Amino acid sequence: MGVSGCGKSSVAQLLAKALGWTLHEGDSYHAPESVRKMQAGIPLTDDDRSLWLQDLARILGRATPATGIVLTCSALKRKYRDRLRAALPDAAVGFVFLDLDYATALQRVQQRPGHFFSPDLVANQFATLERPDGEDGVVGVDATLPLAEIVRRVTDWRAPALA
Ligand SMILES: Nc1ncnc2c1ncn2[C@@H]1O[C@H](COP(=O)(O)OP(=O)(O)OP(=O)(O)O)[C@@H](O)[C@H]1O
Ligand SMILES: O=C(O)[C@H](O)[C@@H](O)[C@H](O)[C@H](O)CO
Repeated sequence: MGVSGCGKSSVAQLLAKALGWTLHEGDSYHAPESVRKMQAGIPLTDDDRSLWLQDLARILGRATPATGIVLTCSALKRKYRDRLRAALPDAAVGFVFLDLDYATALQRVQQRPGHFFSPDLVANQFATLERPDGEDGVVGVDATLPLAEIVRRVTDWRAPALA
């Protein structure tokens, strides 16, 4: 989870490989109208995100102890995270919060070629973000660390649950 450009896709690819879990890219499940809005620099609303979160919760609900799922999702608000948490029993859903500053996020989104997300929306991502500090089942990681180090911290954090 985290704002645009924090590294969700990059980390998720490596993490899924490290854990042997299935990867789902949350951005692929946005409605075409939502993608058009983001391309045009129009922020999504709670309504725009509602069916999307429903689909993502359904995907998470397919995880089993033997077959885990790594899902990328901005999950910017507490209520969005709670919808995803409700997908599985026994606090089985964990969140990796990729914590990034505004300047670096903007730079990354501006430099990234061929992506639908308008750089104009980065400020809105930060305004919308409800940081998950203090929430259960969350690990916060400095998103400027090298990707391999981020993945190592996450696998270390999850290790007791996976044992
Ligand atoms: N830890 C990192 N160190 C350096 N560069 C990174 C790191 N993580 C991601 N990047 C780079 O930042 C850019 C954004 O990364 P990525 O697409 O993974 O972010 P994202 O959170 O999935 O973004 P979005 O939600 O907008 O799709 C990419 O160019 C990626 O290579
Ligand atoms: O909730 C949101 O506003 C969206 O999920 C965004 O975060 C983007 O889809 C994502 O970051 C792609 O750039």
